Amino acid sequence: MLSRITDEVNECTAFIDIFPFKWMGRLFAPLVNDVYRHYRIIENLVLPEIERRRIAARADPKYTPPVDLLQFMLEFNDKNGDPNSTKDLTSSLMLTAFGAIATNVFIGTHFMYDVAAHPEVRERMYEEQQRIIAKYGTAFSKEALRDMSYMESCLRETLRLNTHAIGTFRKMMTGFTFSNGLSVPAGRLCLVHTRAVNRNDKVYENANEYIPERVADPTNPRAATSVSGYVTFGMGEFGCPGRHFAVGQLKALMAVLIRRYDFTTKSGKRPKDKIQRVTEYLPIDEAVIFTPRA
Ligand code: HEM
Repeated sequence: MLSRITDEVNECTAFIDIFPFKWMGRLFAPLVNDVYRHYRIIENLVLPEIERRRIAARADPKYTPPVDLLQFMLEFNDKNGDPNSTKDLTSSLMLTAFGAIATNVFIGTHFMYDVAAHPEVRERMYEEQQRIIAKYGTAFSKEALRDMSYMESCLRETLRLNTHAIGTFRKMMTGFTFSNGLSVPAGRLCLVHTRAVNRNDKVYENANEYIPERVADPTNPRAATSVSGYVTFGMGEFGCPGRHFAVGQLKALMAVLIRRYDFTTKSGKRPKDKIQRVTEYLPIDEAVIFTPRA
C-alpha cells in the first residue's frame, strides 16, 4: 500500500488539476483515487497506537516510549501544534511515506541495473566487500557503511544519472538579479531541473555515461551532499531530510546483493530507461540474472 501512495498522490494532483475549480476536483477525486482510502487505513492503525502510548505515559512516569518516527512526530506535534489534533500526524506520516518509498525503490532499481551492466564495477565492489567484512564483520555498522567508498561513488553516479523528481521548486520571496543581468521577480515559482543540472556537460566529461571513477576520490563530495552539478536530493535548508538514511539503506541493500550473488542483465548491457512521465515511471523490461556465489 505504501508504495502506491506516491503514484496515487501524483495521480490525484493531476486529476484535480483538470478541473477549472479545484474544489470540484477535490469533490470527485475520492471516487477515482485511493489516496483518501489509504489515509483512513493509516489513521485507523495510528490512532489506537497513539492512544496506547498516551495511556502508558500517564500511567507510568518512568515510561520509555519507542524510538521511532511516530513518537518523534507525536512529541513535535504536542510541543508545536494542537496536542489533540492527530490529523496532522497522519498527514505527516503519509508525507514521509510519499517522500521515502518510491524514491528509494526507484533508485534501488536503477542502482541494480547500473551495477548489473558493468562487470568491472561488480568485481571492484565485491573486493571492497571482502575488505569490509574482514575489517568490520558482516553487520552494517555506521563505520562499515561509511568505509564503502567505492560503493558510494557508484551510488552517487546512479543518483546523478537517474532522477526521480522532475526538479526542485522554489518561490522567489524577493526579486533577484543575477550577474548576467537575468532578473527573477518576487513571487515567481522557479524550477531547478534536476536532470539538466546533473547531466551538465560543462561540469562532467561524457556527462551521460556511468563512470563511478569520476567521483571515486574519497575527498569528493559524498552521495548525500548536494553540490553544483548534483542536486538529486534538492538543496539548501529544504533539501531532502532523509538523504543520509536513503544512502545508507541503498548501500546496505547493494552490499547484501553483491556479497551473495554475481548478477548481470540478460544482454549484459544497461537497458534503456522507459519514458518517465510526471506522475509515472515505467518498469524496465529486461530481467536481471542472479548467480549465487560459491
Ligand atoms: C534516493 C532516495 C531519495 C531521493 C532521491 C529524495 C529526494 C528528495 C527531494 C529532491 C526532495 C525535495 C528537496 C528540496 O525541495 O530541496 C525531498 C524532500 C523530502 N524527502 Fe527525500 N528523497 C529520498 C529519500 C527520502 C527518505 C528515505 C526519506 C525519509 C525517511 C525522505 C523524506 C523526505 C521528506 C520528508 C521531504 C520533504 C522535506 C520538506 O518539504 O522540507 N526522502 N526528497
